[in-house]
Amino acid sequence: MQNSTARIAILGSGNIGVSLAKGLVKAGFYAPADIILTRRNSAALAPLAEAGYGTSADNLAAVREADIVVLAVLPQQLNKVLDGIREGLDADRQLLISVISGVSCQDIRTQTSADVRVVRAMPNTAIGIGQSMTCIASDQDREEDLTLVEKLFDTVGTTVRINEELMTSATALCACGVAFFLRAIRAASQGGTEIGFHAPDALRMAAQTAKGAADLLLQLASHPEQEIDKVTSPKGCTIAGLNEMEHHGFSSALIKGIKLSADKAGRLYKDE
Ligand SMILES: NC(=O)C1=CN([C@@H]2O[C@H](COP(=O)(O)OP(=O)(O)OC[C@H]3O[C@@H](n4cnc5c(N)ncnc54)[C@H](OP(=O)(O)O)[C@@H]3O)[C@@H](O)[C@H]2O)C=CC1
Ligand SMILES: O=C(O)[C@@H]1CCC=N1
Repeated sequence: MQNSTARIAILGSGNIGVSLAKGLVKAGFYAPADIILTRRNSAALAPLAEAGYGTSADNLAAVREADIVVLAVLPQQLNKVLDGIREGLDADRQLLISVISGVSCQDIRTQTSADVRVVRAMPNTAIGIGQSMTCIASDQDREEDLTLVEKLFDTVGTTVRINEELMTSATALCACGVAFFLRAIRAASQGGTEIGFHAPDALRMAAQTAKGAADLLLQLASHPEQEIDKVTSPKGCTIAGLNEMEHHGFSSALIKGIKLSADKAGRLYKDE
């Protein structure tokens, strides 16, 4: 399913930028040669250059060649990048997609030009394997642009359109969320090792169990408590373990962590 639109430049090819590039290639949406990856230390992109991607440290040159420009630097690095590419931006031809937390569409136009077309996307690192939960928003009512971004990210997972003011919440729940669930799986595997399994086996067993639990919700459109009730036999071991976890603040820890992350996500750019 090769994409018919032209080249894409990813400015800031770190963890999420490279995951996005690999995901788009894996999905067959782009060939590596249609993706230009930039970072200041472009030598670190050598393995990707060998795999056929365009790589460079020159953001402006990359922007001039691209129809879609993805901004994937840290919030604190953004203004410098925008200063460097401003003269290469062409609103008639180009769409900017920002995956940067805490930076609004208006912030980007303020740093570039009032007519720049911007859509925000908040993916997560599972994008590299086509499993991202990506939230999409824009303050411009340009259906064509939103549809294009949806089409792009639909190839590498699931998308949902949200209001822009919820983007920091989306960052915490879905982007940071990968780390939260991974830590939960890791902790479960540590428990598994303590009760008798070798560490690699415990990790694989915990990960598949987590995947099955998530799929119960996604495939059956079921509620967690409904599925939990099916596991907790009366006077059984599940309810004993679950209640012990709750006594130690399991749900509360997740809720408080997500609230703090969302608060921090909203301040990443402003507090830089
Ligand atoms: N990691 C994640 O799971 C997610 C991250 N995000 C957002 O994506 C952005 C990037 O995060 P992440 O990938 O984790 O961070 P990284 O630090 O891994 O990536 C940022 C990249 O930007 C490059 N960079 C910095 N300055 C410039 C510049 N002037 N020109 C070109 N490239 C530059 C850096 O390389 P070098 O130093 O060589 O220039 C680095 O590779 C953040 O804004 C974050 O909020 C969003 C969703 C998920
Ligand atoms: O930790 C961060 O700030 C970024 C944003 C979402 C995931 N990683």
